[in-house]
Amino acid sequence: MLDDFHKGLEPSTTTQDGSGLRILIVHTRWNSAIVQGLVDGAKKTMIEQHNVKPENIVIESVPGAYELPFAAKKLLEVSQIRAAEGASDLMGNVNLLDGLNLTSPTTTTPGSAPPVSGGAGAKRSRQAFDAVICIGVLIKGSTMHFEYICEAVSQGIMRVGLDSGVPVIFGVLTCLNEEQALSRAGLDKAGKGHNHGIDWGSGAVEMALLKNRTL
Ligand SMILES: Nc1c(NC[C@H](O)[C@H](O)[C@H](O)CO)[nH]c(=O)[nH]c1=O
Ligand SMILES: CC(=O)[C@@H](O)COP(=O)(O)O
Repeated sequence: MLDDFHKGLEPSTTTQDGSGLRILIVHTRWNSAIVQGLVDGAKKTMIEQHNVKPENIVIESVPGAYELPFAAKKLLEVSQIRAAEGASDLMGNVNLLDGLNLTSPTTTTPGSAPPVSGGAGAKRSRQAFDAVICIGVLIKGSTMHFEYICEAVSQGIMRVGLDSGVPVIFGVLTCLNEEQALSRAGLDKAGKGHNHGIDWGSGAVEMALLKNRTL
């Protein structure tokens, strides 16, 4: 074993300034207590380590992990249409989405902190999302359900990213039991686990900056 071996994500050597970014987190309501820990870890890291503005982190929920790719794709597309609409407004043109009801109430897991943005009366940003983080927890049961969902979700999330050109972070734990999931959300009793949401927050900022980079 190497003396300096470090399992996990090595931090980037360059500063990753997320102050100009807008990030979408889509999370599941399956295994919600564990998921909430991961969402909190991602959000805190983006705000505290990368200066992402709290109002530029939008959080939406879906039932289960299987729904994550669809929601990521749909919400990403809506944000891109809104951005185009904003640009159109600036040029004095007619809104592309006038008359269409494309807004949805921002949802949270019961017992979680209030949403950071998008609440009633909040002014909706028209910046398209620079990255998406899909967060969920799959725990193996006694049927083949786990295997099918794991395969579909990982392929689906990758497809949304490659098709859209916007990075989509695979924040889905695929665990053989609950202990594995708790540990990877930093919620294990021994306190030895690592909250992977922290890495996903940093990863989203790094990949969003890479997407926006002009070479
Ligand atoms: N077993 C888990 C699921 N299953 C539900 C599916 O993701 C999906 O919502 C359903 O099949 C309807 O399309 N979801 C998780 O997020 N975690 C699990 O452990
Ligand atoms: C289809 C289901 O949600 C469920 O019956 C799967 O069962 P298991 O998690 O034990 O494989």
